[in-house]
Amino acid sequence: MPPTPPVPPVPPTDPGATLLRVEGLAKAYVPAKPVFADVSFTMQRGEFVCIIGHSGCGKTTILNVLAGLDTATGGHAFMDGREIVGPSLTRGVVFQSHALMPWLTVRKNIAFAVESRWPDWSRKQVDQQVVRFVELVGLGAAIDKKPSQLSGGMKQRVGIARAFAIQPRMLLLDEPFGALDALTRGTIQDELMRIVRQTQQTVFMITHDVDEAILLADRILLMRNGSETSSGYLPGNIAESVANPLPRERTRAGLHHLDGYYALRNHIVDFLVTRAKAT
Ligand SMILES: Nc1ncnc2c1ncn2[C@@H]1O[C@H](COP(=O)(O)OP(=O)(O)OP(=O)(O)O)[C@@H](O)[C@H]1O
Repeated sequence: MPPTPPVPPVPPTDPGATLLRVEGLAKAYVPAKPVFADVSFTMQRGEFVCIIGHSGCGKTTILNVLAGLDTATGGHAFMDGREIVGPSLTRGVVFQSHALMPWLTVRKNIAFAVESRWPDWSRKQVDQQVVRFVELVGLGAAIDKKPSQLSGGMKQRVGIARAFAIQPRMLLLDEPFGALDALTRGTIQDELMRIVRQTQQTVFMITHDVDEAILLADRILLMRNGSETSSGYLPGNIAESVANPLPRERTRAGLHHLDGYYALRNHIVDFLVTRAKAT
């Protein structure tokens, strides 16, 4: 793959300041019992947070509320102190399926998003931005191809390039690598990590893959499903927020050699096996 050009950080950067505040979020599909309740957490600017939990606990619902694509039945989510009430180009979303427009080339798919974000930009400015991010994900040679001419991994890279190209204040990733084979997945994880570090991007990501969370996240939210208990029904919730103690400059290949890796991995797996879900 050709060397990738550096990318400027997401402006304005104030690492450490609170970017996202989620307070008492709840979701119920009446008459069913609430999926989750009292979900509260914050995210700092530049932080990479993964949420992990079994199917059905409500991860996608939370992400959709943060994206402004769904509404909660209780609680609030604020970004930069303003309540999230609908979609915004300050939040970029990547889903498991790439959601590209099949009749447009890679260049035009991404240009469409860039033009929406900066309507005053000249065609040249838009194209420069598109090229920069397409090259960043290693797809320079495929820029004028249509999605049908690309592999699944390449399409997912286009989705990632498009999300980064609008330089959102926050990136929301819903299992972006879920449909990829292990090899492609590993390569794109490494790429994502490199781009996130370069751009100081704030990321909220759903994954089912414990090693992926340990590789990418600064913090991992462990979410448990709603369940019947001896004292009645308990809606789903975030059971724990686990800080990743491993050095930030880590690689997939070296992960399992790092002190603390197995302890962290065992803690998360133990949560998923014994505490995340009523059996
Ligand atoms: N429109 C709907 N009507 C009723 N129930 C719904 C609706 N949408 C989602 N649900 C329920 O809400 C719960 C949470 O769904 P959600 O997709 O957020 O879970 P998830 O943790 O992301 O699951 P997965 O890991 O399988 O994607 C599920 O039990 C689902 O059946």
